[in-house]
Amino acid sequence: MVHAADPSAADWPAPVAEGPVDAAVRLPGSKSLTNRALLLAGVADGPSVVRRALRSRDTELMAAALRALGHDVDSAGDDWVVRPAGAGAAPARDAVDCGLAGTVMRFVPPVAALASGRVGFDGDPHMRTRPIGTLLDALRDLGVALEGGPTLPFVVAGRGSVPGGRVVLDASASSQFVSALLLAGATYDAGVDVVHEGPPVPSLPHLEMTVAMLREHGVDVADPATSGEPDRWRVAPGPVRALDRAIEPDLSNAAPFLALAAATGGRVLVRDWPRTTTQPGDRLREILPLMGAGCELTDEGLVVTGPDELVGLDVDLRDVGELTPVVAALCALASSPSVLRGVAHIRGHETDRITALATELGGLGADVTEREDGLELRPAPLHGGRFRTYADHRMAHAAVVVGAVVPGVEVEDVATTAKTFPGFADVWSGLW
Ligand SMILES: O=C(O)C1=C[C@@H](OP(=O)(O)O)[C@@H](O)[C@H](O)C1
Ligand SMILES: C=C(OP(=O)(O)O)C(=O)O
Repeated sequence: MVHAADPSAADWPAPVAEGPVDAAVRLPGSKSLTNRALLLAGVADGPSVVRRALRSRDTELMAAALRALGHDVDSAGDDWVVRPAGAGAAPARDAVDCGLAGTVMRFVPPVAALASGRVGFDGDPHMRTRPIGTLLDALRDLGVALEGGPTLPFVVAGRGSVPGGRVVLDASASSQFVSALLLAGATYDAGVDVVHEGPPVPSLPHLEMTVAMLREHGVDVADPATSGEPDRWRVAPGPVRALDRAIEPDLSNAAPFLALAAATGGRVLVRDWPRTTTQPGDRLREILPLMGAGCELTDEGLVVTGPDELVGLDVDLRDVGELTPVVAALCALASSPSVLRGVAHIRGHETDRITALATELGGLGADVTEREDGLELRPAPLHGGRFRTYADHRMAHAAVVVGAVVPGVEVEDVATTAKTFPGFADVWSGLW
């Protein structure tokens, strides 16, 4: 069973660090890598293995979605095995629960169109507000029959195959619109030729992740880096080779742990940090030093050491929007002003993260102003209080970072972190 977090659970007092924290942590696998790996395994030409898969609400929802499409997913151990049903298989059930997982709501419908039968999609109440209409229009343009929209719920009427071809869309609200089309593209009759027109696409590392993983499956992809054509991605039709792959630790979920070192002037090691990766969390190695922290990639992992004085920063986070909550928490603790810009799209994340951060950090005394595309923060004395999380795992991460140095922060529904990291609160409170 896949459960939403329990909204009636008691608030959680964030553990306070009396001094610099010295800790080491090994993190669960990446949500973004796991859900791409599972989806690609579902359209592959044979059984695939996903080693060290993340087991969390979002990935269990992806596994359940694949089962709903008729694929066999054995997720009993750490290494998950996916046996695809083959093109044109009839869906085993007619409903996919997207929960609050953008990767499920965006990545699964293009693949559901390959089934022979109707597949319904719905999710948590807030999921009915997250953007998807642009992707549904693009799928219609590619020859997919759809009912409903422009938000959840909707139905994909699978016909066993999809014509595919060229499509123009505005993906400024979410990179996942493009990733979704590319991940399914090789299975469409004519492949896909996806052109973005509009304000910049956010989260570009996630698109690089999509392209890299497709190539690992033997798929022929032309992207802006190889073709020199900005905002255009082409996927040739052809087989998606089955693969045995291992999942890297989730570097975005490393953010609160590394921020703990920065906030307390301590030292935190995140083990097994990959030397090369497409994960946006790797950019923490650039962002944290801008705030005065030391960052060293060692054979053991990434070591962050906190500065004597945490300073503010002026930074464009468009590529790494999911890091905004934790970066904002650090900015609220900094001794000089900060501007976080380029993240208008995170208003469409698990919650409107710009308003949520302004409200909740402000509630703890932070001097914070909302911008249309981000936040401005100025130094101010913080105090304890209740920090609402709005079913957003990364709001909980922001809360515990502030709570580590400001006594009396009560985190609402810390269990919401199970979206990408079950047991987060236990790991966090065991650090010091
Ligand atoms: O493709 C992915 O795995 C993701 C892409 C990003 O979405 P947006 O482009 O909507 O920000 C990111 O924020 C999300 O957490 C995961
Ligand atoms: C935006 C996020 O998730 P999703 O995959 O649901 O879009 C996130 O994890 O920060």
